[in-house]
Amino acid sequence: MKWGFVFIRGEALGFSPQVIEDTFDLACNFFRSPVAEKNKCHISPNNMGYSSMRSEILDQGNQKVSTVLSYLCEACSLAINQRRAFNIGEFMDGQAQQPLPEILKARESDLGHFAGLCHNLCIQLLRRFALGLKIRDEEGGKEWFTPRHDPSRGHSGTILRLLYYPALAAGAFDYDAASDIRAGAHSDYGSLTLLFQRPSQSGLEIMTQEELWAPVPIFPPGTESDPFPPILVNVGDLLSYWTNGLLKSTVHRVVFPEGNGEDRFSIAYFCHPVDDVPLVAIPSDLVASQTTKDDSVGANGRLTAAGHLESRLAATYGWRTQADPARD
Ligand SMILES: O=C(O)CCC(=O)C(=O)O
Ligand SMILES: [Fe+2]
Repeated sequence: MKWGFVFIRGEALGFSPQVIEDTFDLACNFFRSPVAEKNKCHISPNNMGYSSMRSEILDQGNQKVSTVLSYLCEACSLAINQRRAFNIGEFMDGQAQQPLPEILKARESDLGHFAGLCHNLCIQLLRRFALGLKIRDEEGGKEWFTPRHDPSRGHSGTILRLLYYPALAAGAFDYDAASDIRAGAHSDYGSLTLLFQRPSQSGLEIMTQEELWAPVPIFPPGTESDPFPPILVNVGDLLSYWTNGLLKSTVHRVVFPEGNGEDRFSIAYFCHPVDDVPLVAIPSDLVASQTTKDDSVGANGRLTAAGHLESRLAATYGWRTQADPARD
């Protein structure tokens, strides 16, 4: 797999245009609510809650692709992450396991339903990856990933994230295309990420093997008349570790599209394994024959999914977890 990103049409998987539309409307209403309301549920070390503008730093040299990022950090050390987010952890029996602001609380079961659709899609995708990787049947075959992502087996770092990137207010500050970006360069931490985007709100870019930024289309060729943009599936770091780098977790970022004064809303579902799952290379000859510089984590199995996530979150939020009442 060259890019670590694939598109998938959501309609056959239970994602109707109405479900997508409703979830984006809800996110929009939430982000438009007063700062004080949003900050009532400010992000906490468990990675759940509201993360305001600039409370996360995505490119603090915390990425596993260190050669790429040490170069990127040069350019991005002053980068501002112009985004706000609300992170919702796993649902149990349709209920979120965290305080929710009123607007979201009123639609808790809809959000739970949406998260359930996302989880099912991830499991279906992981089964296909397992088949493609030819995981040995006696080790679980196509179901190898399934129990490792089964919420009934324990807590995981899985997050449904509502995202909002405000448009640049003309003349509000000195905009510099090199340093002012919406979300800094990073790779995702978990197994898989699903990303839902709005038809006209572009800005996502991936880093190519030539270390150049390439825009990701919202409607790739052949999907232009679909009722909503296909879901973007993104391989995360864990799937990359698990496969000794055979599957790539690609560095990506979100920029302000040129001449586009629009807000951007997106919804991401970060699928993580159950906390105590050890990170080992998966039992597949394809993986075994893969040599990579990333195998220091994949090979030894001493790190668990939770340990890996904690180290990544500490680098992202470590010194900025307090709500600033004046900051949105
Ligand atoms: O908003 C987007 O399009 C991307 C968000 C993202 O990459 C992330 O939250 O990890
Ligand atoms: Fe991401």
